[in-house]
This record gives sequence, C-alpha cells and structure tokens, in this order.
Amino acid sequence: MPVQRQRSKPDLEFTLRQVFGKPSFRPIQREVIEAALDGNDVFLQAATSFGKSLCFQLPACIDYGITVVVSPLLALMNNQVAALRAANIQVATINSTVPKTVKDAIMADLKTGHPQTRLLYVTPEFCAQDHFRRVLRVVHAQKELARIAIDEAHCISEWGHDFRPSFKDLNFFKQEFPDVPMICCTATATQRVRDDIIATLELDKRNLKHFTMTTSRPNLHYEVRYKSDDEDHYDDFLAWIKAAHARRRSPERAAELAARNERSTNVPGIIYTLYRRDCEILAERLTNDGIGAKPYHAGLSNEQKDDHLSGWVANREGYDVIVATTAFGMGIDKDNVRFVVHWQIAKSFEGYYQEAGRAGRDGKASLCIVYYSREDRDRGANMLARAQEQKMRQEMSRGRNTDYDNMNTHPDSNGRANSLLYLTKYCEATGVCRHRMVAEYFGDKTVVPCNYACDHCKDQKGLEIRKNNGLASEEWCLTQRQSYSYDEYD
Ligand SMILES: Nc1ncnc2c1ncn2[C@@H]1O[C@H](COP(=O)(O)OP(=O)(O)OP(=O)(O)O)[C@@H](O)[C@H]1O
Repeated sequence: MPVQRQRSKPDLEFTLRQVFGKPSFRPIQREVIEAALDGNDVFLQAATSFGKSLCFQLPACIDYGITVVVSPLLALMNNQVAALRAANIQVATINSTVPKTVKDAIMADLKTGHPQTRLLYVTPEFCAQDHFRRVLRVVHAQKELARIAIDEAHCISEWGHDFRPSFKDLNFFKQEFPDVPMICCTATATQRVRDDIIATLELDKRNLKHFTMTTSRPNLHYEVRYKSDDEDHYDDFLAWIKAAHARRRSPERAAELAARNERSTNVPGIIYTLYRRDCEILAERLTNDGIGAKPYHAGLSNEQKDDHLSGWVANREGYDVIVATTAFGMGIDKDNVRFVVHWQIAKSFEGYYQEAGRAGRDGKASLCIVYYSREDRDRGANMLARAQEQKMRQEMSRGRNTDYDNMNTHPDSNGRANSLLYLTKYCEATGVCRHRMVAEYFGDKTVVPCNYACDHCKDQKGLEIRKNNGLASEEWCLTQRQSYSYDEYD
C-alpha cells in the first residue's frame, strides 16, 4: 500500500522558501515534485545544473518517512549532504568515509522502523548488503520507506558512458518494495539508455511520469580549437586567459570588480586532461606564467587534493584554475566557473557534456573549449579498445558467462565506442550548430536558441579555415596508426 501522506499544495512553495531558501521554482521543478508526491515513479532528465536534486530533496522534507538516495560518487554525496545539513535537514550518509560509530548510529535509527533521518545517501554497493536490506524491510513494514531516488541514473545502463555494475542490482527495490515510488535523475541519457534504465529498475510504465527537459545550456559558448601533435596549444590557451584578465583590468571593469571585492585574475576554470602527468606539468607552466593553477588527480595526497579544491572553491589567489583528470567537479556546486577546457578530446560525448556543464552554473556566459587533434582521437580510441579488452579478459577469467560473441557486441563497448565516435563527429563538424549537435545526441527535439554561442554560428568560414590549417591529415594519422606509435602513450 502506498505510504500515507498529508499535505496541501501551498506546502511546496513554503518548504522551498523556508527550508531551501529559494524564492521560486525553476521551470517544471514543481511539476516533477508534484508527480513524485502523488506517488508516481518519475524519470527526470534535465540539463546539467538544472536543479534535479531538489526534485527528490523537497519531497523528502514533505513526505512521511525516509528517502534513500543512491549516488555513485562520494563527492556528489558529501556535497549534497553538507548543503542539506546547513539547511537543518535530518540527513545522513553511509559510505567509506563515515566512521563506524556514526554508521552504527544511523543503522540503529533505521532499525527502529521509524527513522528520524529524512534523507539517507548511500552507494549502490551498500544497497546490495544484506544487513542494509534487512533494515529497509523493517522500515518498509512500518510504511516509512517514502521514496528511492537514483542520482546519475545513467550509471545503470551498460549502454551509458559511466556504467557501474552494482547499479544493475538496484532492481531489488522494485522487486521487494513495489509500492515505494522511485525517482531517477540524469543529465546524460540517450533514448536507448533511458529505456534500459526503466527496464533494469523494473519501473511500472503505467505509473511512470517521464520528464525529459532540454539539454540546452544557452549561456555556454561551445568552441572546438584544432591542433596537431606538431604544435603545443599551450600558447593559444595562455593568450586567451591573459586576454580575459586584461579585459577585467580595463578601468570600467576594474571599478566593477573592486566594488564586488573581486580580483581581476579571478577567472575560475577547469582544464580537463586525460593524463595525470599533464595535470602537473600544465599547472606548473601556468603558475610560472602568472596564472594561479593547481593540479587535481588521484595520485595526489588527500591533503593536497583538499587544499587545491577548497582554495579553488573559495576563489583563493593562486587557485583560479584546476587542472584535473576526468570526473573532477561532479558534486562540486561552484557557480562562477567561467571556462572549462578539454586539453584533449574527452572520453565520451556524455562525459564531455557533463564536464563542460560544470561551467556557468550561475547562468552567466561561460566558455567551453575542446582542443581537438586527430592524433588524440586515435589515442582515445586506442585507450578505449585496450580498456575494453582488459575488461573482457577479466570477465572471462572470473567465469562470467557473457552472451556477447565478441568485444563489438558488448553493450558497454558499443555504447562507449559510439559515444566517442559522436564526439569525434562533433569536433570535426564545421557545418552545424554545436548546441544542436548536443541536443541531437540526447534525442532532444527542442529547437536550440544558439544566438552566436558556438564557433559555427559565430563564424563558420573562420571555423573551416582553422580546421583545415590546424589538423593533421588523415593520411598522416593512418601511417601513425599503422606504425603503432600511439600504443606507447598512456
Ligand atoms: N528553484 C531554484 N532556485 C534557485 N536555485 C536552485 C533552484 N533549484 C536548484 N537550485 C540550485 O541549482 C544548483 C544546481 O542544482 P543541482 O546540483 O541539483 O543540479 P543538477 O541538476 O543535479 O545538475 P548536475 O547534473 O550538473 O549535477 C544548486 O546550487 C541548487 O541549490
């Protein structure tokens, strides 16, 4: 039987203001929240920075019982938990960073069947554990399991770009608690991935409300800059950022910035690179050239990472640019990121869209540049093929009975390869608006108002010339591939 609730419509506005301190809903947030509160399953796909989390957080504050939020990344969890705590909402998280005593206290709260906790953030792996499932049964028996929220729901699908095997087991929720509504949120799912998520979670289509919002981020200016192995694109980037600083030093801008107590050099941004060593080298080169920059990758100590991240978030001098390997920024809600640069082609189209989407969360104009070379394209394809081969070998050695004949029919492999292919197409394209290409990839039918916010719409001729001059020829790349010269690179 569905969980009982008592609420009236004005509650929503009131809760939004009182609890979350927001003056009004963004378009369709209210409709999504109402659909959730009416007991429907909800699938929400909306652009990066749309405000998807509020669509399960606010119902959690109104509904009776506890909402379990499944999230793939510690950074995402910790960021949301900190924000909810600051708003005095009873929130908890169980993950590897939480001390045992705290975990025990949360579990004891759940075991009562009437938890005080309104939102509990957990990993998909934790959901698979028997002792957690047992306490959920207790809570459910007391009709206090209000909702299950799956954040970054694309991780469920092997056709997606960030597949996590443990997400597949989340069908446990519908199997055990068919009456408990679910909400799935993602910014990056194609039609195939959406269908796969719904099928995997065993959502009842008759009771499912689908909200697929535009992928459009009109304040982002998309641009591809062409390069080849012969040329170091560092100078190009340095010239761009120095020019940005110089504009901020003009008398008019300087006065504005001074009034807001801002530095002219505070142009916060992220540079994504595929390789750890680039993070270090690039951050050092920028620092030597007077641009505050710090590296961020898994090889740094926790103290270094914390220092670099907190300095960047706080707009501290010397920490304006973060040079990071992929996935940095997920869960970091810094609103004034003015640029995101991909030093090489990203790993997938979805990854690119999500990483670029870290820019301009305050709605102000921001720049997203990809430095694209055909050599990097081939290296990326090489890396992907090797990773897939290794994965297949591991699966086979574990005796996993795959139904796939070979690598090319493995959905994960296929999904990623297609995604990288589309990203290549995006980078090579000179005849179509980039916002339109983003929309097309995600099957978004809305006509995207670009308004000169991409290099194609701004200056198509110039774009073609830059491409012709900047890229290595396909013949040259073929000879490189045939001599296996990309295999050494890692
Ligand atoms: N109605 C609103 N009014 C003002 N700010 C809002 C509103 N809803 C959400 N926000 C803010 O928007 C920001 C982005 O929200 P959120 O982190 O939920 O985005 P998201 O859709 O999950 O994006 P991403 O997929 O990029 O992580 C947050 O700072 C949040 O507080």
